Amino acid sequence: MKVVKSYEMKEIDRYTIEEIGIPGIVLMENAAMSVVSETIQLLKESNNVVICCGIGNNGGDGFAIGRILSCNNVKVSIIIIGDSSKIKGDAKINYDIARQLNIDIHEFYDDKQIDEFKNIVNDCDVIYDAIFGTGLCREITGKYLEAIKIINRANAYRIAIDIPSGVNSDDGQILGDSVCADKTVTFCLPKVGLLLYPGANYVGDLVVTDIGIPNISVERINSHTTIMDDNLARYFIPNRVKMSHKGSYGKVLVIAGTSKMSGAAVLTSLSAYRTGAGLVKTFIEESVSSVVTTKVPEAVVETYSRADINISNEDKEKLLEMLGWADTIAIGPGLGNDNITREILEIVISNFNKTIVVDADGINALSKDKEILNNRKCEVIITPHLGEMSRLIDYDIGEITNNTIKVAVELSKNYKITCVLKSARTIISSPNGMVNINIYGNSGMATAGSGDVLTGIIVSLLGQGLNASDAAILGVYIHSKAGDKAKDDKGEHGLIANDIICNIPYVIKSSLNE
Ligand SMILES: NC(=O)C1=CN([C@@H]2O[C@H](COP(=O)(O)OP(=O)(O)OC[C@H]3O[C@@H](n4cnc5c(N)ncnc54)[C@H](OP(=O)(O)O)[C@@H]3O)[C@@H](O)[C@H]2O)[C@H](O)CC1
Ligand SMILES: [K+]
Repeated sequence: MKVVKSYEMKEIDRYTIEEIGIPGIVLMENAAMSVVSETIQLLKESNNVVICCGIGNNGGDGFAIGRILSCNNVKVSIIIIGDSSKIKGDAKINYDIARQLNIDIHEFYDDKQIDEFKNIVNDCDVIYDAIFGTGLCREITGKYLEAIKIINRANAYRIAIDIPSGVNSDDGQILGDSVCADKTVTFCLPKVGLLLYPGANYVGDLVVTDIGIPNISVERINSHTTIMDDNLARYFIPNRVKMSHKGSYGKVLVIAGTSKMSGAAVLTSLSAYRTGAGLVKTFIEESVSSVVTTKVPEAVVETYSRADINISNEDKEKLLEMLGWADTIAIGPGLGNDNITREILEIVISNFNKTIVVDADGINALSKDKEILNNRKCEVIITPHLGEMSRLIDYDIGEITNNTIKVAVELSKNYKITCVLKSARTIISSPNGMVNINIYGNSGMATAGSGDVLTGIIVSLLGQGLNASDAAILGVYIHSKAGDKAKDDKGEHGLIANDIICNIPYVIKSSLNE
């Protein structure tokens, strides 16, 4: 599904109104009707509904909602925050109708009315927030800021119209403060800012409604941002065919694990199998290879020595032979932050000609020498968390956190690689500038080994024939859904990486409706 920024939504509106000829007032009416139908059930127990309206079209939606609710015998008060003489266009039409119908309308224009505003808001049980929508374009101050704080303090259920007032629809940043909604009803398509943190914290339950904008208006917009949803996922999952053998589902090479972190190799290899890989070969330091043979008996294990500072010629030959065998490679989980890791990575990148996933210590090795990427034969997916990304591109973590999409896109374009930037909202960016935002997952997944599992899932999908960007997007989806299933079962506190692995098959099964 496409996700849009405010200028893209405006262009969709413009085209619909000016080129197709659907009047804006019709869209506003549809928008208001859709909000009422999504929220009317919530008003059953309610005695007092307040609609806080700004003076733009978001406020216009609010006036129309007020009228529809009032016609349905709901007791409604409208409060206009701002100068009502500046209301114009479609919003003015709905404002005038509300006045004609004698709906209870108040104004919060200057400080003298603040007590009246407080009283009305504190007396109600449901608040519709129609102060700002996609038109919010600067820091909120003065009476608007005051109003938002009062709304948030009220003991009422808060419903945001299109976007909580205060969330920047383009990047999820909070412009001063924002209404903290229990539910947000957004129109036509999700806005980027609703999905990214910190904005996502203010959204509550998100519903996207159809307001009668034709597909053609949406299709012509070249949005670079998408989300994967449950309906879409099934089309990405690789097919299984009756006439097949284990070689049909990918020969996956996992280069992971050392004496300190042998479990990483186990988690990555097992996840690759649980996602459907036909054959997994694990290349691991000799002294700990028995961990893999014991914990993942399905894996074929090849070993090498880390006794020296460099990889031996014999082990290098062994590795080159495996590069000829493999359809895809995952490199890095628990591999160690040393020269041998850098050497192995360099051998893989400069000799292998399919797609690889570089994670953890693989990324740390790249951070020290990004030139390795310039001399490559293979396509590369990297899966950094915020700390690894910070080391890789030498930016402050805070700056990366506030600009996850921008940072991932830049890296993808500069190095022509697929980047999976892992955080509460993982971003997947492709060299062609496309971005996918993952909206699933939970904080229980912030646990040791969770990243190793993701790497195993992605490499497995590559082995089964998906291209780099599809494997990364679907891999992140499966990983986060498996984490959500694990949370349903065990809660967030005690969730461990193994719980995610156990749930991978069920996520795939239910996506396929099997
Ligand atoms: N998506 C659709 O198809 C439809 C959406 N609709 C709704 O329309 C809004 C967008 O309406 P718009 O009028 O463009 O914008 P807003 O209502 O969000 O806000 C505009 C007014 O807010 C002022 N503003 C902006 N930032 C601030 C601020 N920080 N402090 C004070 N005032 C601010 C702005 O003032 P200017 O001085 O900048 O002019 C405007 O007055 C969309 O979100 C939907 O809810 C329609 O219903 C149709 C279909
Ligand atoms: K709003």
